[in-house]
Amino acid sequence: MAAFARVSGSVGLITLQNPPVNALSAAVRQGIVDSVQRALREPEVKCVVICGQNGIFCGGADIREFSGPMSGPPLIPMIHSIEVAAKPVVAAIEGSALGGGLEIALGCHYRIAHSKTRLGLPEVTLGLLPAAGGSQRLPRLIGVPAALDLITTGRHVTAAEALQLGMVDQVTDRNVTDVAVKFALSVVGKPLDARRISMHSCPHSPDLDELFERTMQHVRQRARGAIAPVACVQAVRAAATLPYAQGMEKERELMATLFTSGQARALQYCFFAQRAIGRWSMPSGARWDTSKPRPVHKTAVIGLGTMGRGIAVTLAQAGFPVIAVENHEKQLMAAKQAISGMLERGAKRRGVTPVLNKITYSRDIQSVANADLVIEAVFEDMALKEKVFQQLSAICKPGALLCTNTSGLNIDHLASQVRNPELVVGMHFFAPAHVMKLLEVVYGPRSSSEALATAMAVGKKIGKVSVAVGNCQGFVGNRMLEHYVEQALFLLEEGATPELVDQALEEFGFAMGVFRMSDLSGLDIGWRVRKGKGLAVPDPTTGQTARVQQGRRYSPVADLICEQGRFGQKTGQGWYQYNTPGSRVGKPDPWVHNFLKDYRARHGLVARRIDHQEVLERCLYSMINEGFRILEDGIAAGPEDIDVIYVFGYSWPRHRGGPMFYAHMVGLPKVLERLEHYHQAHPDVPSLQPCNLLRKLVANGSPPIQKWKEVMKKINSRL
Ligand SMILES: CC(C)(COP(=O)(O)OP(=O)(O)OC[C@H]1O[C@@H](n2cnc3c(N)ncnc32)[C@H](O)[C@@H]1OP(=O)(O)O)[C@@H](O)C(=O)NCCC(=O)NCCSC(=O)C[C@@H](O)CCCCCCCCCCCCC(=O)O
Repeated sequence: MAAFARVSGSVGLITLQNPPVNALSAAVRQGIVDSVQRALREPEVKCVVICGQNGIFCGGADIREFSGPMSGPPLIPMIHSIEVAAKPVVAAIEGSALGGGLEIALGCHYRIAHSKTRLGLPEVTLGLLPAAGGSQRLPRLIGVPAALDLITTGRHVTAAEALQLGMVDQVTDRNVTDVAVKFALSVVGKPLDARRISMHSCPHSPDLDELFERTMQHVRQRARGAIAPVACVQAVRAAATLPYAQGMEKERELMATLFTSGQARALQYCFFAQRAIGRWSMPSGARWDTSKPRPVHKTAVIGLGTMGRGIAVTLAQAGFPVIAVENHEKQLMAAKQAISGMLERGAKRRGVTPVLNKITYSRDIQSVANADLVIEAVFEDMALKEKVFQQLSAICKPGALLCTNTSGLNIDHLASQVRNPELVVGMHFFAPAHVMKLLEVVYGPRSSSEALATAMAVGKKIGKVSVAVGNCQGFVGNRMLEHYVEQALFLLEEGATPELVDQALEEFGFAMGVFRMSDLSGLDIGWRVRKGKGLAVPDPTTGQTARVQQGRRYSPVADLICEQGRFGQKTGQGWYQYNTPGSRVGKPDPWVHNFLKDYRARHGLVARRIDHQEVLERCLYSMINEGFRILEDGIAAGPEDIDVIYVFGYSWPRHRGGPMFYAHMVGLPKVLERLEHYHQAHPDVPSLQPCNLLRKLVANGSPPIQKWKEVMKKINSRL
């Protein structure tokens, strides 16, 4: 899977061939080893060019091989044999040169890149480090500060930046292999030692100790418990302080720890899960590869509150013309100003021209008549949304896709308001909509596969990680979140403090614990939803909100906090206290502690000691249990869909793979046993009762997560 040919008389051309990204599988590595040997053996060959077929140099090591026993020639000696070759070797790079792909290029004596190429060492994002010499060669080539940045973040650089950093020798707009062949011929006979990166020492950087200390501190803060970024700093430090051979030994040692870690498995699972969600299917059997999206040229957004503004910005930035509708003049003017500001700031950050002219503003809903896709983003109120959908049904051109941005309202009910219910889907954006990557695309029982395909295609075009999910209250993300929050509130009743719960969750890896997060998003939002469900309503006889509602335990603690006007950061008080309204730094609040004490006393609750393990098990396992129910109900097609939603929408730590992957790592029997234990202790909490699918998976021998779908199918076909 690497072809050898002699071109231009004396150039040995080695082409990597492993579609789609020329990953370095055992067969490709064997092909390279054989081709390099042949090129060095044949006297007619005076120089060598390495390139990739189909417009891509190489996407790196074959990640799928990491989950099994490794076979075939190892990368390190293979790259070494290229570097020590007595004939000049030139890498002709186009498309991408990532991970092991870039490491091969670093072993070559020269690198020529096409101007559209992207280069990088993204191993850290897979829980690894560049362990085929990349952590040792890159700092020697471009210096420690730049190498630390690239290796610890895994970010890709453009060819222009690579040239500026000294990663490549030349950038071209022409056919890169032709340019490399000519170049290789021009360097035949020139001395090669200076081109062998492993023979260099790192360029001098002042204050190296301080740089490593600062970077390590920064990386630890950002990593939220991930180990690979820390190992990457240690590997680069070895490059800066040790001779190459010892640095390589350190690289190997660090990789040995990372390679078999649960974090690497989780991150590699996330890599494939993110791609798997694009291959959606519906219960009807309709699929991504058999459903054609409709063309979308013109879009519209109705309602320019916070969400509508973010959605309009996202659409415009992706190149869609947008008609932005808001019926109040003052709101419209405010929205126009805010949107222009967002577009200008975004353009400045990306170094492009702001696309202000992509958006036209109107107070008249009739102006959306020609749009191919309309996203309604009015206030989360069913009556209001119904009215908008009835209007849209009368105004929009035939075939226009009607989408609602809702975090949980019934899509099917909205579909029943229009002439063509098959054209209605939900598009659940996450705030801020122009920043957050996740999009839940919600199909109802009447949504057509064409409508879903169109919404998914638009989601992709606007750069969102789009997950197709079925219609139910809260869809996937919020349906699971409800159980997580519920447990956190119960824990407060039983003796925990907000900071104890948050600390356990933050040590687990969440960016913010549940209470800190609620303070940020505003406690009044959930309060309004609970009131809408008839929950947060005091009993007229006692004046108190009952602790058992609709036959199950209910905690009114959050409602009582809201009744005090404590809505979180925006009011300066919530679960924490803030110096001023709007401030982001919350401190533990003695008022909350006293309030909880009084509350417990009033309800005859005796506070007990609660440890981090209980916080994690109750908050996470109840949520995971709901995830299994979601799979059972066919709302999500597979565990990957749930995990991607949690990683991209709810700050679930990526190095833990997502809630369902976490359950798989913990072990399904253990999750089942702990849920049974907690349900026994809290029989009035249905979310702690293990669901059937979990029980059945355990009864089927707890298969690995990749096999859950098979078991789910088997179970369903037996029903
Ligand atoms: C390349 C991309 C940018 C292309 O993006 P695009 O959008 O065009 O396409 P997709 O992303 O949709 O991908 C298409 C398709 O291809 C699959 N795929 C992509 N990359 C890979 C890959 N590297 N391997 C396998 N498969 C890949 C992808 O899954 C899609 O297929 P699907 O069916 O899922 O739809 C983009 O794809 C991309 O960014 N790719 C990943 C790039 C990357 O992260 N590369 C780094 C890989 S890791 C690496 O290279 C490690 C090296 O440093 C080598 C280290 C040496 C390891 C040696 C092992 C030592 C073991 C140590 C044990 C010690 C024990 C002891 O000593 O005791």
